[in-house]
Amino acid sequence: MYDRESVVQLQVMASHVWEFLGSHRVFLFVMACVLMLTRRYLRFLNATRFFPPGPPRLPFIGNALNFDQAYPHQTFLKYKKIYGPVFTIHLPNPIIVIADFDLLKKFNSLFGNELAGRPSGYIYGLFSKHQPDGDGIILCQGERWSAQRRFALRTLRDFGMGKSLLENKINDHLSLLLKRMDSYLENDNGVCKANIDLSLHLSFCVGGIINDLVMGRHHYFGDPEFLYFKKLIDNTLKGFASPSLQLVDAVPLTRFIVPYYRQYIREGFAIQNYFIEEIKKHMKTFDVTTEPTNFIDAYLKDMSETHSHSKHMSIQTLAIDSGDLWTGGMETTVTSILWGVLYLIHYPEVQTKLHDEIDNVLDVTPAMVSERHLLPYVQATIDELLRIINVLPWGIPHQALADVEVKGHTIRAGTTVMMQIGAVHFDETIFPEPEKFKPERFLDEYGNYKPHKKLIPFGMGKRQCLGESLARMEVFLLFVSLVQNFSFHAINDKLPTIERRAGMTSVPHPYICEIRKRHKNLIMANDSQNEK
Ligand code: HEM
Repeated sequence: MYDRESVVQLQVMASHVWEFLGSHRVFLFVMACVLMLTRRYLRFLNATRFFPPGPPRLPFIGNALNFDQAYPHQTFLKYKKIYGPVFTIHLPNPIIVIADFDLLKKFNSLFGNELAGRPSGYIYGLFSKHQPDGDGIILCQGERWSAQRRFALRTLRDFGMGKSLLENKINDHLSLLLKRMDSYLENDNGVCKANIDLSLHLSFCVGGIINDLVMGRHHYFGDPEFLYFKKLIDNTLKGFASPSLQLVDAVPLTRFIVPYYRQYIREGFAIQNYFIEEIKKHMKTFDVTTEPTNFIDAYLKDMSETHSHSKHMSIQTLAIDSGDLWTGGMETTVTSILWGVLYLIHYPEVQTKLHDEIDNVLDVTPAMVSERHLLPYVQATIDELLRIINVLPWGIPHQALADVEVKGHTIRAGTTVMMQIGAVHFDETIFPEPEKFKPERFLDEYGNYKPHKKLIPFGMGKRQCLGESLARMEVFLLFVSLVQNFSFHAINDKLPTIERRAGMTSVPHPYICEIRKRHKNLIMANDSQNEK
């Protein structure tokens, strides 16, 4: 038992401590933060002790300010010269960069599985409920990822990826695009022409193809639902790569002070809900006994039939898979064609050669994928385009799933690894004068198409682009058809800028160009298509 005096003394002491804490609250909070950050920083220094060398970095922001955001390949190549082909950068988390074709090839064959992970940071984890291996296809790893990837590849192949079935689908949407463009043209002194911003037209065409494949849906041109959804995806992609959200990814506490964070989660969840609502509609109407014609129905059918791998398949995962196919397939392809037209405006001699080849070989018949070998200059131009535009300048980061030895350094399991495609495409020992647009580099002395094994726009190894065959078909059919039907010019000889914009995807600045019709009638594979 305590006597009364000691109790009073204790109460007085407690009230002093309470008072002290009250008046020094801010000080204590700051001290706690400093201690926490110091501990984090020391742990971080310890973890990165054995990393390959790299440029000096600033606390919290790492090397973010060192990079040319619109032309990151130039910064990567500069570091490669100083630190060798494998180096470490901090954005602000540490990333080991592999910036050499031979090493990429070697590591992909030796450690394909070990380097096939994806970093699951705080920012993306929000949408996958922070599952340790992520969810969906793009930002997922391990068994869940292989189940999704295998299923998606099989389904797209069943729908005819790389075959004529899909070619017909692409041609349906392409015909709508050509007719729509044609409807804008007016006769001006015998020339049928108009000034057009192609970006929305191409988005509806490519978005139409992917919507068709993923949801079996069609949106008419200008449909506000499509525009709203596209805006959500564009914003989320832009936000994902922004320095402020990268900071939140590295130090999640900063989410309380980053103003854009709230908008990011709101829009990210709106995308997920969009797909979940769509899936619910499919659940009401799909029939297990019929052949599915879109990805969502195929997935639901598989879920209802095979319970064996059902632990990796769920409605939530299907919603993320659908979003991944949409984001993976939309912006990359639209951007490639937009750049293609822009380069033709800047290089009219290339445009003339394309017109000559297409007119000589195809005349007024539409292009077919199976006949692309007849068009060597077209193939060379598309390869050069995919090389120079470097559509994913930062790539999609990988994560080491086990310790791997790289040039005397150990990449520890859990480390982020970047397979730098731009450092290969702009390596002057592989592609001389890499900043110049020269389709001829993909032709031999007789004018035959000469593919280059070091051209890797779709990446390599286990994570190589899942939609490569679809993308190659789309780019070929759209590009040839646009060039066959139209010619593209600067308006009043004022060239639109060819400078790049910073971002996760290398997108051109918006531009309008003059489009002239080349033949009296449109040349298209499927002229029965009409906009609903
Ligand atoms: C010109 C068009 C395209 C280019 C240049 C391109 C390029 C790439 C690249 C570089 C990667 C990352 C590879 C890696 O992580 O190492 C990738 C991944 C991916 N792409 Fe594409 N892509 C294009 C079109 C498409 C299309 C049309 C689809 C839709 C089906 C698609 C779906 C995906 C998916 C789902 C992934 C993630 C694969 C995985 O993580 O396993 N892409 N793409």
